[in-house]
Amino acid sequence: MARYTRLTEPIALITLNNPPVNALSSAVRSGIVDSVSQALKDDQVKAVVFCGENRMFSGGADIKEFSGSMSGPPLVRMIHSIEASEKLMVAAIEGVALGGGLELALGCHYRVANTKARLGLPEVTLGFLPGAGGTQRLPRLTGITAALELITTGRQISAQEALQLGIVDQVTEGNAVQAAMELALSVIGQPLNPRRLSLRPPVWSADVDSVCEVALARVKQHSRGAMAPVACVQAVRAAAMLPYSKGMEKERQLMDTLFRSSQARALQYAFFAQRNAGKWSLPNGARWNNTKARDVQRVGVIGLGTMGRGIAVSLVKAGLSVVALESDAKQLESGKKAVTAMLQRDAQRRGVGSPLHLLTFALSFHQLKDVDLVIEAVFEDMNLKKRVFSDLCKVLRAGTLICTNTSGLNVDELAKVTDRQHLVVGMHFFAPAHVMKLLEVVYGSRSSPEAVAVAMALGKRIQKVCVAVGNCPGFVGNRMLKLYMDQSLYLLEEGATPEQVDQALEEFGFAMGIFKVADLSGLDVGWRVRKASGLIGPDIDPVNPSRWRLGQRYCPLPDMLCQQGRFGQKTGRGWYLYNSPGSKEAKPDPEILNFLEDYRLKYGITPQRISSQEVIERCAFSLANEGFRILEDGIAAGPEDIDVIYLFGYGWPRHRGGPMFYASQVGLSVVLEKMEHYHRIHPDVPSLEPSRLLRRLVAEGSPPIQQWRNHIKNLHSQL
Ligand SMILES: CC/C=C/CC(=O)SCCNC(=O)CCNC(=O)[C@H](O)C(C)(C)COP(=O)(O)OP(=O)(O)OC[C@H]1O[C@@H](n2cnc3c(N)ncnc32)[C@H](O)[C@@H]1OP(=O)(O)O
Repeated sequence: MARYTRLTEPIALITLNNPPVNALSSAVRSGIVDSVSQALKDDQVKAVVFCGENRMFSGGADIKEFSGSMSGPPLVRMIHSIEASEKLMVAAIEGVALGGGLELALGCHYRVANTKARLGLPEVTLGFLPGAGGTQRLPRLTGITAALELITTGRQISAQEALQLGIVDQVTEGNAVQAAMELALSVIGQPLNPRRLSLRPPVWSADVDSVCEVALARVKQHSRGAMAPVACVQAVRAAAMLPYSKGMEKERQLMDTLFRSSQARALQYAFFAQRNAGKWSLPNGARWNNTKARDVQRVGVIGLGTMGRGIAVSLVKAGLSVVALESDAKQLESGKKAVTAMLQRDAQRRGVGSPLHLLTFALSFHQLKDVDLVIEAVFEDMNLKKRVFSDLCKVLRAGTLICTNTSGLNVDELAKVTDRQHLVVGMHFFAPAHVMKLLEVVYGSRSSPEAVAVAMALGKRIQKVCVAVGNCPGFVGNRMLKLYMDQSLYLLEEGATPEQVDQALEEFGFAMGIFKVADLSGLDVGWRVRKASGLIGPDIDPVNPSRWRLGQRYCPLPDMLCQQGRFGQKTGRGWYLYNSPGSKEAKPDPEILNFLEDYRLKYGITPQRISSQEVIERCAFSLANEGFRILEDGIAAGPEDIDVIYLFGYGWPRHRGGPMFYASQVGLSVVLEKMEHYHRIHPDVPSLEPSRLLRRLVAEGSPPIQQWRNHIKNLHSQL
């Protein structure tokens, strides 16, 4: 797990060997300790170079070990003894040096990095801090401001930036091990004390307090309710005020609190859930590792509205050749301008050449005849999409995949109008498509495993977090969102205000409450969908609209707002008031409060006092309850997929893991009890009825979330 090699020069090489990322597992740490002791015993060895197998230094501590009882040599002590060693220690960094990997390198006396290496302390993203001396050594190298930024964000930096910040001593375009050996030979015999970061005094400066205050305000605003970033600031502050040993005590105290916290568990769960999402499986047994994805080079994008533009930009940025199609010259011209500007801005920002040569604009379907895959991104209208699909089949080659960017339309119904149902897949992008990370890849009942594999691989190539989901109205994300939105609206009817609901959600950790999000997206979007689905029609009284539709409770408030022209930010008025159309700052609107009061009077609703707890329970537990139904229906393969969708597509706070993880943390029996309670009070809301799977899991003793897939499998096999 760590290989010791005695080189011909007076140098020993210690190679961390734990693929794929050379994580510092207990076995690797034992191997390092043994190898260092071997080097120290060998009088001929004057210097030790650390490197990683397969040109990958280390991805840090082994995150899998955190859920069990940690064994093996502690990282802190191991790094301390490396730094304290009387022999020269040099880190040769290739690939990545992250977390404990970088902390190990900071314990070495010198650091050399390859130009392509990336370095960082991402512990904060796992719910804790760089607890192997990272919060005390890094500031002593870079100063407080840079250390605060790196440690509180977990940002990975290039070797060049690390050189500028003083984190590495040398950057090489060649082999870092070779360069580290050369550096070692040139400095052997020089005093080591000045190279031992723990011996440096605190990095105090007169503005420490104000720098830390600014950092604290920033992290509180960015990661609402997350404990780790706040603790990171406190630990770095200690490096400015206290000698190293006292700073380390502070680091350990903070780490002890964070390490076993529910937030750390949630964030570590999210880390693995994100990686597992790529390991898709279909109900027919096809999986990521038994299905081959064929290569895609040339992609057609149909429709250059907001979604089509973002999709085209994502594809081109990933180096794919794109033919972008519009139906008339004017729309083509405005789409072309927008896409070109977005790509040019991005290239300028990243300091790379413009990729515009990869882009062709077209008005005729015939120009799509050579593409390997088409993504249709026209308006969300089934008939329009059907027309596009049948026109496409007249020009495309036989094997070309057709993907539809839809947020909830029936993929099977669309596939039926084609001559290739097995090659039709849904691709639900989130707006803005070039920014948002999530992609729901929707398989229909006829989609072939190969088509799913191609769509998943393409999504990964354009750097999306892809989740394969089954075909049902709204798929996973929007199917759940509907119930979350319904609950928020019912809360308004019952006595809450939009700002009260939003405040409770934001205190829970959402970046934005649901009513602010609705104003941002535009209230008219849902209004159009409700009209198309027959929920609003000529038989509905616009002045006294019924609160009962399709056999259940219905809240007409959003429709009534739309009738007043309140579409959200774009019109300057929605659930909130804005200074002007398009402005972003939401202010409570007294008109809305009066409107809600009149509404309650008109319908004889006695307003209740709604607590933040009720807001969270009704919104979050409704999401989870529908998530259980989705698992029952086989629309998502496991709870992790649902959580990834909510983390990356719907702003669910990462330190709460996702709605399914949250339910597991609160306790399934508590969720069940609460759902039963709310369903009893609101029998006209069938979705509040606890799902079968939730009941079953509680009856089976509320197993941990990692075991739910087995229980779901048993449930399916009994159906
Ligand atoms: C005492 C406590 C001290 C803690 C200090 C720490 O060091 S905490 C850990 C800090 N390190 C990190 O947070 C790094 C996490 N890893 C990554 O950011 C990325 O994996 C990577 C190293 C940049 C590599 O990215 P890439 O996209 O190439 O691959 P994957 O992300 O898909 O990972 C490949 C597989 O490796 C597993 N893995 C990655 N890092 C770790 C790790 N630190 N511990 C355990 N396992 C790790 C990952 O889960 C993938 O596994 P698969 O089974 O192939 O899905």
